[in-house]
Amino acid sequence: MITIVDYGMGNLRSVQKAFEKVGAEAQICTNPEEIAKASKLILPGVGAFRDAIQALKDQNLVEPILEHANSGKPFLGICLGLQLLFDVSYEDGEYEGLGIIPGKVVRFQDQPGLKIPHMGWNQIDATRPHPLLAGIPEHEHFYFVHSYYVAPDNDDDVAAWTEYGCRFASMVARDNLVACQFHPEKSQNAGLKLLQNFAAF
Ligand SMILES: NC(=O)CC[C@H](N)C(=O)O
Repeated sequence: MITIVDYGMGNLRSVQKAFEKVGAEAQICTNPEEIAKASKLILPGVGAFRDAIQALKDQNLVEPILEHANSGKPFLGICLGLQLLFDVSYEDGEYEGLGIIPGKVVRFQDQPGLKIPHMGWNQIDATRPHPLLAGIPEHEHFYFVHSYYVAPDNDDDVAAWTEYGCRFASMVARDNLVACQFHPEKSQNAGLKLLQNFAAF
């Protein structure tokens, strides 16, 4: 069973429906004990970093999420759920993250002709083969909506890069943990394939 963490800030239903489309069952869950027992966990997220990390703390979800990430069990972060894994975000201030992946979350630099947020389809360039990218063509397009991006301290944690005014990490991976800046649940067949791969991960 795949467990989607519900902390009040995510497009949970679209993630759940996307899994259903690929024949995988996913439950939406707010209960810390349930989340601690999950076999596979999804941390989604849409909105402001500050609100998200506060919501996780208020709902006693930080511990179970850290436990799962450190347990070796499959873990997928999506968009803000990717950013929350890092040490700190500079979105509208400076906010401590979960500190699972060393690095920070920074805003795209303003530059002529660069619309922020980065909103729309863009390509990812994988750094190495990864089970979640199996069966997905090289340089495939996925759907993005974000104004901040993760800057991992270690390039080894980067599973894919994307170009948008700069080269940024669009997917990170370390052992059981994978997280993507783009929205697989909004990325049509490529996104469904990635989710199908996670269901088998
Ligand atoms: N779609 C989002 O919620 C984006 C996450 C974050 N607020 C960002 O702008 O990057």
